[in-house]
Amino acid sequence: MIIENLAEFASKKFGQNFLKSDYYLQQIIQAMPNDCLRVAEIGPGLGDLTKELVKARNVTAFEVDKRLCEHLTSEFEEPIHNGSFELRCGDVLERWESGSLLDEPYHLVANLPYYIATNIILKAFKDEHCRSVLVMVQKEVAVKFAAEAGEKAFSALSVLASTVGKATLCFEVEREAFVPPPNVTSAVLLIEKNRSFDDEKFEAFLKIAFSQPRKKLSKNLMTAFPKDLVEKTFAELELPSTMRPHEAGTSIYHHLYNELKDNLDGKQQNKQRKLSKSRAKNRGQ
Ligand SMILES: C[S@@+](CC[C@H](N)C(=O)[O-])C[C@H]1O[C@@H](n2cnc3c(N)ncnc32)[C@H](O)[C@@H]1O
Repeated sequence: MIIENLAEFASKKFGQNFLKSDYYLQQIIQAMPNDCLRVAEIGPGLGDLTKELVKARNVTAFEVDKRLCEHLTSEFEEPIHNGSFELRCGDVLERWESGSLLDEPYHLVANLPYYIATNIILKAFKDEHCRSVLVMVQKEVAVKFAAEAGEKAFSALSVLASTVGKATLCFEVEREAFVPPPNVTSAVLLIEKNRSFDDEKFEAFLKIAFSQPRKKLSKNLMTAFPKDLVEKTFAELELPSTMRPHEAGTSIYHHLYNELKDNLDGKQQNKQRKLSKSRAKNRGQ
């Protein structure tokens, strides 16, 4: 396929910003975990990163854009023929609906489409076959995943990342390294997993805990859980009531969740009870 104008060819809908820098392609290859597991690449695009990956590993790539699938099928004819490269066309998120992305252990390596980058990383945390995630994302997203407790950027994503392993922001990549350039600075993020974790209730709990990041953690939790239970749990865990969400470490979030989770709807029940009481009062009962 001959592309006369890459910037015009790129589809915004599919988050296409092609990495056109040999230097950063090599930096990504060097940051990869040092073993011979298969690599799953999401969004191979024109195949620049894929070319480097197939030199070292067996690769399965997932691409949604039919134009690019055609291009990759002819570009990678030989590795497809000798079995070192497999291309699966379609939406990668749909592939994940039926379980693991691959039926063998793998490392995820990708220059991700930014509109679904966080979603993809969270899917990889849940996937038991995924051993690590090495991805190009918006710098802001990488910072959130890699932040440590106490840092201002420590967020629900940091808690989830440190629950499954260790997240490292490897390096930043300037906009000019891509065609077309994205609106934001990018960064390569590595998450080395030591376990998988799949608990949607915990994710919902973290959303509540970080709902107002600059407010007190206890106040955020009181929007969904009974006040007395939050106060009692803070006292038992010897946590200061003034603690802000970014100041509590990952293990504190797991402790708080274990104490509070069965009351996730307790606050709603309280509201319901108060409402019934005031209605009864109004009726003069
Ligand atoms: C940021 S580009 C990266 C392209 C190439 N890997 C590179 O580094 O130049 C993102 C790629 O993800 C693909 N993509 C977007 N949404 C996708 C989805 N839901 N499933 C699979 N691939 C997707 C795009 O078509 C595009 O090829």
